[in-house]
Amino acid sequence: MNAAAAEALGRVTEVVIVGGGTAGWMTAAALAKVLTPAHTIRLVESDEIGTVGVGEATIPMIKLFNQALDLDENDFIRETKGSFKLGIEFVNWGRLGESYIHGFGKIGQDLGLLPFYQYWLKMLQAGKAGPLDDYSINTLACRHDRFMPARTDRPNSPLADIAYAYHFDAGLYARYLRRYAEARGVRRIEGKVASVEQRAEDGFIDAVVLESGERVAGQLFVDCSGFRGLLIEQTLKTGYIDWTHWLPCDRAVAVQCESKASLTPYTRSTAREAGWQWRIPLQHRVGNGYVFSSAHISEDEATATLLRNLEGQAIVDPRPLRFVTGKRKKFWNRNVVAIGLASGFMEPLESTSIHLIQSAIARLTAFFPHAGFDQADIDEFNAHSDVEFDRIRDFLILHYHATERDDTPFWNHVRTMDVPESLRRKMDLFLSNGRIFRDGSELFAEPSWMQVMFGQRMRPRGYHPLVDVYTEEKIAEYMANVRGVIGKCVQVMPTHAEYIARTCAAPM
Ligand SMILES: Cc1cc2nc3c(=O)[nH]c(=O)nc-3n(C[C@H](O)[C@H](O)[C@H](O)COP(=O)(O)OP(=O)(O)OC[C@H]3O[C@@H](n4cnc5c(N)ncnc54)[C@H](O)[C@@H]3O)c2cc1C
Repeated sequence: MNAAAAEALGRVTEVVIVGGGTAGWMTAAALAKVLTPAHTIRLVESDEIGTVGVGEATIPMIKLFNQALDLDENDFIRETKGSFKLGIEFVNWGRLGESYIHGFGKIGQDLGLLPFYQYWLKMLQAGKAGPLDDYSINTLACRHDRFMPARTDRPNSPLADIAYAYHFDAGLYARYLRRYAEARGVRRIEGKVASVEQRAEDGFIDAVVLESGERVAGQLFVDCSGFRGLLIEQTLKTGYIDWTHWLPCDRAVAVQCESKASLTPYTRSTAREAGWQWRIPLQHRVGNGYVFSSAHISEDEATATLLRNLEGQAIVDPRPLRFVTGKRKKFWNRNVVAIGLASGFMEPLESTSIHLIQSAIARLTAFFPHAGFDQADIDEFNAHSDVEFDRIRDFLILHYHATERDDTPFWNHVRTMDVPESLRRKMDLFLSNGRIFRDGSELFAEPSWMQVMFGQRMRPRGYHPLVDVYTEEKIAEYMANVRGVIGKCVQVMPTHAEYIARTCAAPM
């Protein structure tokens, strides 16, 4: 079918993406893959404005995105000078001097109808359990700097359970996707959007007009213009829900430095006086940043703290960033779908932003409109996006609120603040008998909540009563077996650096 025939059927054939950061190029690449030659996809971006330039740690779902594009993993890691990520280490969060790992994937091996961690809780309360780390292949591998992808040919081994994501250079990632998208027909238009034309009758967007005078018309507009939300906010005045009262960090300062420590297969998040510092190890450098609350520390102090805590020489000047944590009142408004920072922002504590881009793209594909734009489709899209944002928000708040830290005004504030009712319920449930229930399609599953709740020093009073179906001796034997097998598996894994050198080392 040609474009004219599709148009006659009331199809959307002209898509305009505004913005060429991670969100813009991920959207362009994915739409180029799923749409037909009858569709035209154009992407407008301005080199002069540039991109946010951060966003280098991901969660395992990114693999699905890359697979959907048929990207070769080794090529992708080489081209983005990336590394692998098995989880996140949280240092000084529950208490100064302590650390825990939120590893992706499973904890132990479930027994009967109950999750493994329920048996572990019982044994812990009896003083007979080993550290939680020893029962997760991801976490134990992090502790030993080891990495390999899952061995799907060994379905009964913990090696089959290895779950991982990536660290990559954000600029190289966008360039990589740009090459992919342009090779599949996406047209890039360089220039700054100076004005936006709307239909008089309903405010739908007809075209964006560049400073050069070029007019880029379309039927569906994807706003990937970053924090400014050029279409969704500046044009359509959609409105924003501010969550700063629950997540008070509103600034960051980011800097890259030389790699001097080991190439860890995990991101590190170190809690500081008024926020936290990230460390993202890539093959050629380390990404660092201090995410902080401007009500509790000045930008100069935060920058000084960051620079004092780098493992190597800084290779660029520190870059300040400002943000307001929250989400748009509507992610899809009229014929504009906001994706990426234009849709909302939650700090990168659990590396969720790129995932939110990916899931918004999947949702846009699922709800891809007819030219008439059915409101029911738009409402459903917005309802799913809302729930996704809200559940991630709760998980992030948990990290701050469930702490024993009382050493600075910032930590006293977050420890004692009110939290959303949905989170309070989850915390109360865990504190009673260690039960965790995943809310519908929420992103983080039970093992994630378990590791963070326990790592932040929450201790359940009891455990699931059906654990007692097994004798303590039987549970001890079972757990020792799981721990032993995981320990042996980690010993046969190569180090992260060895694995990269062998399969996907980037030319330096
Ligand atoms: C401090 C910090 C750390 C982060 N860390 C992580 C992380 O570890 N993991 C993660 O998943 N996410 C992280 N994120 C989020 C991640 O950076 C973003 O989700 C991602 O980079 C997508 O950004 P974007 O493409 O929406 O916006 P941007 O990168 O800001 O791109 C906006 C684009 O719009 C264009 N544009 C804007 N205005 C105009 C105009 N008038 N005309 C033409 N073009 C225009 C710009 O040129 C640019 O191309 C982090 C964010 C911050 C702030």
